[in-house]
Amino acid sequence: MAVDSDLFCEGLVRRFGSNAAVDHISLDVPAGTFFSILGPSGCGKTTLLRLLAGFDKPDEGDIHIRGQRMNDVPPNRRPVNMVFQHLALFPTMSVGDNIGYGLKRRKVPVAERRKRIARVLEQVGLPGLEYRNPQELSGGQRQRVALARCLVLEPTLLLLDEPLGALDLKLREQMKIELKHLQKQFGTTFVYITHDQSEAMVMSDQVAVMRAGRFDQVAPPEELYREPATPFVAGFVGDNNRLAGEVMAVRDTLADIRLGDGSLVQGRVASGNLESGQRADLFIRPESLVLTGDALSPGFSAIQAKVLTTLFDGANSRVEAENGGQPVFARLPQDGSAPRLAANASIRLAWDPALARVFGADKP
Ligand SMILES: Nc1ncnc2c1ncn2[C@@H]1O[C@H](COP(=O)(O)OP(=O)(O)OP(=O)(O)O)[C@@H](O)[C@H]1O
Repeated sequence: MAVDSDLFCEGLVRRFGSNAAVDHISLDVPAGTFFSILGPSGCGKTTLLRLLAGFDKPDEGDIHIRGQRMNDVPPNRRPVNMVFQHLALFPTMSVGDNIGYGLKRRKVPVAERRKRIARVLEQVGLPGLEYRNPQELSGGQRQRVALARCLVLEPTLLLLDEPLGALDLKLREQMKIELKHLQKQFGTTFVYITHDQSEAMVMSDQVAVMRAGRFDQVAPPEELYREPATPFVAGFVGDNNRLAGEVMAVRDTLADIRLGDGSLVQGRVASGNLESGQRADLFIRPESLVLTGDALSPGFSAIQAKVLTTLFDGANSRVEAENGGQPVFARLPQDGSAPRLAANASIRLAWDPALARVFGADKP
C-alpha cells in the first residue's frame, strides 16, 4: 500500500452464480488522484464501484480507505460519496438546499451551512445561485450542483458512475475539462467509471482498463496509448489499425511479419515471446502511417492499400483503405498536401517499425 493511499483493494471478487463480475481485482490509488476504470459494457465496472461504495459486499478480498478496512462498514459510514449518471437533485428544493442537504443531516449549524454552500458554489463556478430552482439551470449547471452537493461533504473518495453519460456531446466535451479542473482544485480523490475511452484519457492521472472482471493494465493515459500491455488495450484505447499476419523472424525487439497480401513488414514486439510461424497482430496508429511514394525512409515498413474513401474532418481527416481484405486507415496530412485520393486508387502507407506493436494472436 502506498503511504498516501486513499483507496487500497486486494484480491476483490464478486460472483453472481458461476460468473465472477469482479475477478481478483487489486488497486492502489494515492490521495488526490483522478483514477478511471475504463471498460466495455458488462465488464464489471458498476459491480466494482458498488463494492467500493458499500452497496454490495465482496465474496473475497479487502477494501481499505485511508488505511481503514471498510468491508464491514455500511455505506453511510464510509468517507465516500457517489455521483450518478442521473443526478437526482431534489426538484422542489432550491440549489442551496440541495447542496446543504447532507450538511443538515450531519447537524452542521445553519450559519456554517450557508457559508459552506456559498463557498462550494463559488468553487464550481456558480456563485450566488443558492435560491435558484434546479429546473432553472442548464444541464451542465445541474451537473455542477450535483458535484457540489457531494464535494461540500469533503469525502475522502468521490465515486462517479458515468456522470456525463446523459449530457449531449458538446456539453460532455466541455464538462470533461471542467471535471478535471474541479478535481485538481478540490484535491479530492476521484474514482470514475466509464466506457468512453476519450473521457478516461482526457481526465485521468491513472486509468485501469477492465475486461471480463479483471484489469488488463493500470497506467497513465499516455502509457496506455504508447505501450499497451495487451491486444485488447491496443484495440480499445484510441484508434488503431490491426493487421493480422504470421511471424517470420524475431530479431532483438523487432518482429518480421508476413501479412495476408504477402508483404513483409516489421513492428516492435509488445510483450512475451513470439516465435517464427506463429500468428500475430501488428497494431499501428493511424497517425503513425504516412502516405509515401516510391522512396521509402530507411528501415521503414510499407504496404500497398486500396482507397475505399476519404473522410474530411478538419484535423482528423483520414483515408480509409484496405490491404489484403483488412481495413486500414491513416490520418491525412494537416496542410492539405495529400493528393486527391479517388476510390480504388492504390496508395502506399509506410511506418517506422518502432511505432508499431506486435502481439501473438493467441493472446486474448
Ligand atoms: N445483481 C446481479 N445479478 C446477476 N448478475 C449481475 C448482477 N449485477 C451484474 N451482473 C452481471 O455482472 C456483469 C458485470 O455487470 P456490471 O453492471 O458491473 O457491468 P458494467 O461494466 O458496469 O456494464 P455497463 O457499462 O453496461 O453498466 C454482467 O455480466 C452482469 O450481467
